[in-house]
Amino acid sequence: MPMIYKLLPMQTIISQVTTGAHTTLRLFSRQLNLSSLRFSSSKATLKPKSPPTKMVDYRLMHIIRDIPTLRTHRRNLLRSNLTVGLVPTMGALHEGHISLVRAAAAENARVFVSIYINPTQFGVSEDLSTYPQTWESDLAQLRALDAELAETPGMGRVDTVFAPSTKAMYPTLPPDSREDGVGSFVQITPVGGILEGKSRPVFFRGVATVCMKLFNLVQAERVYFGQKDVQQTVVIRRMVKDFHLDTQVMIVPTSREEDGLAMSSRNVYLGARRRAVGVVLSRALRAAEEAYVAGKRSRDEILAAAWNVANQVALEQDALAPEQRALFEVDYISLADPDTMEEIEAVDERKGAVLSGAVKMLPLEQIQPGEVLGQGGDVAPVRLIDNIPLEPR
Ligand SMILES: Nc1ncnc2c1ncn2[C@@H]1O[C@H](COP(=O)(O)OP(=O)(O)OP(=O)(O)O)[C@@H](O)[C@H]1O
Ligand SMILES: CC(C)(CO)[C@@H](O)C(=O)[O-]
Ligand code: BAL
Repeated sequence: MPMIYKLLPMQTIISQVTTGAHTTLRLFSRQLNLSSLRFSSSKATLKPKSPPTKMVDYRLMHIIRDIPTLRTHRRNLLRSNLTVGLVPTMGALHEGHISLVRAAAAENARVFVSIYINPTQFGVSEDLSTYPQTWESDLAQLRALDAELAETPGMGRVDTVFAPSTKAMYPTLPPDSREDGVGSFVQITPVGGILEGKSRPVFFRGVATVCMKLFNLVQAERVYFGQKDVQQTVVIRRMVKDFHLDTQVMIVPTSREEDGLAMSSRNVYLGARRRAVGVVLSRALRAAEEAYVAGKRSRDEILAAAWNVANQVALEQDALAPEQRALFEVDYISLADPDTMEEIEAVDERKGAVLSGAVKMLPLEQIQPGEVLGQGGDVAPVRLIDNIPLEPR
């Protein structure tokens, strides 16, 4: 097996058993509490301190960083007639990502998760250098999910984490994030230039470009994207259609926190104060959805419900003292056609629509002593996006 890294820190390994095509790593532990394990001999075997109550099978997960290895591995799976589902991510995994991997494992024998922070989708003044990275936790979550899948009949495996270098992904020229940057790019217009694309002019060019590369490399039967980034799903669907890519685009519903905030890797930038107010976007969209459910069909009526919530929360925050409030700006609230993301005047019930929005949580004006701050100290603005599909009736 060439250049495939076998995952699992040594201290979690008790015995390695090869069963058919799979290598299985067996771990005996109480409630998966790895801290209760210790080395017991120079052969790196481990014994739990207390009697084992549960046996967990950790299967081998391939960590692949280079393209030739990925291609060889993929060809082997093809020869074995094993279907592959690809979940592209930028890491900093949370429950939303895990729901995509779970969906992929329900429909494919093998799941590939790519973890790659793609520079070309970040504008020159965006947060590429500070984007959250949680490699160990990402692997632990995927490993735990795979152990769970192993116990569910009919589910596929989390087979591969593809974490390439930028040199591997952009082999000819260093990636260029400027709007007039040079390089080989995939551009999907006009959808890539509106809404999110207006505020982030190189974003969808970068997303389409890196996804084209990932799709070409992995040759997955299915690719999985989150509804949370709805415009991204429209761009990817259009790219797959227009370039005749042989894969099926699958969309997984948005995972939310208990209060409705859409889960997002960037939420770690929000300290407690901005986090609490950040729920305004999902509340506003929910109000607009309720107007639709109540029978409203015109743009003005539906969007008025959202703006009422946003304006109300803005007024409440304005009235507070600078050390208590979290101010925000609404970038857009949109009612759009689900296939093009173009604005519509009324919802056609047979087609449905997409309600979406973006708000910018502004830096805190005055930080209180001991206040819980987010990654970066709450000094930079944080862009939040969300959407709700209005289903056809
Ligand atoms: N809350 C969520 N529910 C469902 N899918 C999600 C959710 N958050 C992210 N995803 C999906 O996971 C995939 C990878 O997204 P990404 O790694 O950018 O995470 P993210 O949380 O969207 O990060 P960011 O904060 O940068 O937008 C995308 O298809 C995205 O739509
Ligand atoms: C699809 C993606 C992984 C491409 O970098 C990214 O845009 C994301 O995480 O949504
Ligand atoms: N979740 C999409 C990736 C990005 O916003 O950069």
